Amino acid sequence: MAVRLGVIADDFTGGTDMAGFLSTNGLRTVQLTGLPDPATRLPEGTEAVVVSLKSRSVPAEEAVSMSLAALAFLRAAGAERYFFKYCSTFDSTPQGNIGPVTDALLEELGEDFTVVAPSLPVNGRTTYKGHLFVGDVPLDESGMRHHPITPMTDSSLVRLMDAQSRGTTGLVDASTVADGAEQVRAALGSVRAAGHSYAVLDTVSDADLVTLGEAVSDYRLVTGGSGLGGGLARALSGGAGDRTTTWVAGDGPTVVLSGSSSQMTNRQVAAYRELAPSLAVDVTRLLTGSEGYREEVHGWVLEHAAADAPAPLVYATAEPEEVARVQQQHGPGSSAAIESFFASLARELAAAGVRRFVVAGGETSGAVTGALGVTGFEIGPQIAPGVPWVRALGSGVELALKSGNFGDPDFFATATRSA
Ligand SMILES: Nc1ncnc2c1ncn2[C@@H]1O[C@H](COP(=O)(O)OP(=O)(O)O)[C@@H](O)[C@H]1O
Ligand SMILES: O=C(O)[C@@H](O)C(=O)COP(=O)(O)O
Repeated sequence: MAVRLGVIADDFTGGTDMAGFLSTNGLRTVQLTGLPDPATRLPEGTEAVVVSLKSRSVPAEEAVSMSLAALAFLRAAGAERYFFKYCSTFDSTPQGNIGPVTDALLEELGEDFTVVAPSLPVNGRTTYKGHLFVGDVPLDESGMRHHPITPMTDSSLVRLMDAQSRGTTGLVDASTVADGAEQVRAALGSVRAAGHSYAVLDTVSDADLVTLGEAVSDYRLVTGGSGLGGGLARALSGGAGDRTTTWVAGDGPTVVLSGSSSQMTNRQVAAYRELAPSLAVDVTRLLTGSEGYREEVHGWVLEHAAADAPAPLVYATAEPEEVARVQQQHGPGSSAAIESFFASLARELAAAGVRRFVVAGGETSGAVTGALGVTGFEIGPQIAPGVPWVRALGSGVELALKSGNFGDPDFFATATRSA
C-alpha cells in the first residue's frame, strides 16, 4: 500500500500530536524521530509517516536543510503528498523558520502555492480574518507572548508569513470556508491567480477542518497544524475510522519531566504537586555547574519512582518573570542547558529501569527522546486531544509527549493513572 502522506514536523510533541490525529482520522501512522536512516523499513501497511525534527528554533538555514533531508526520505519512501506540521500557535522566531522551510519545500517539489492553517479548534486555536486566536484572545495577547524561545507578538498570520517568506500571502475567509470545499477550492484558485504563494485558511470549528481537508486533498504540499492534518487524513482515508493501536501499559515505574513554561503547564504542575512527590529544578545550581547536583536529582527520582506509587515530578516549569530572570542572569544558552539536563536525567532513569515518561514541552520532549535513542514510535490511545501515548519501536519505552498548552489542569494525574 502506498504512503498516502509524508509529514515533516518541526518538533517532537508536534509530531506526536499530528500522528495522533492522523491515526484517529483513518491513516495507519508511524512516527520517526529525527532524520531517519535511509535504510529505515516502514511497517507493512503504513499509510502516513511523520518525521519529527527539532527544527522549530534552530537557525533558519539549519531548519531548511533538515526539512529538505526529511523530504528526501519521504520521497524515497514513496509518499504521494507532503505536510509541513508546525505549532497551532505558529511558534517561530522573528527570522522565521516556517516561511523559509515552506519556501524550500515548495521549490524542491516544483510547486508555487500552498496553504497556511495552524488552527486546532478542539484545543482553542482558531483563525478568523487571518488572525490566530488562543481561546478567547488573539495570539499576541495569550501566554505565547512570553514564550522563552519563540515569543509571539503578532496574531496576523498574513503578516507573520509575509515577514518570514519570499512570497506574499492571501486569505480564504471564514464565510467561504462555511460554503464548503468547492468554494474553498475556487477561492484558493483566486488567491493563487492574484500572485500569492500562500493562503491563510480561516478555521473556526472542527467542521471547517473536514471541509478544508477535502479542499486541499490534491495538494502536493500542505502546511499547518494537526487540525488540518486530521481533516486531510479523513479525506484521504475516505473516513476509514480510528486506526490507533490499542495496548495494555507495560510494567515498571513512570516519571514526569516538565521543561515547559507555558501557562497550562504551570497550572498542571501546581495541580500535580498536590498529589505526588515533586522536585523543582534548582536552575541556579544547574546552570552554575554545582557539583553533585545531577546525581542528587537522579537519586531523588529513583527513591520516589515505584510502579505502585504516584509518579514523581521533576520540573523547571516557572512563571514568565522567573524564566526571563533566568535568561537575563544566565544568558540565552540557559534553555538548551535545562533541556540537556532533562535529557541526561531521562537517559540515566531509563538505564535504571524507568519504563514510562510523561514529558511536557516540545523542545524538552525532543531532547529527552533523542537522549533515549528512540528512532520511532507506534501511536497509542489519546490521553487528551493532541497527546497520545506512544511506544518506542525497539525498546518499548512508553512516552506521553505533551505540548506546552495541551491538556487540562489534571493532565499529569490522568496520564500517570492511564500509564
Ligand atoms: N525555569 C526556566 N528558566 C529558563 N528556561 C526554562 C525554564 N524552564 C524551562 N525552560 C526552557 O524553556 C523552553 C521551553 O520550551 P518547550 O520545552 O518547547 O516547552 P513550551 O514551549 O511548552 O514552553 C525549554 O528550552 C526549557 O529548557
Ligand atoms: O500544534 C501544536 O500546538 C503542538 O503540536 C505543538 O507543536 C506544540 O509545541 P510545544 O508547545 O513546544 O510543545
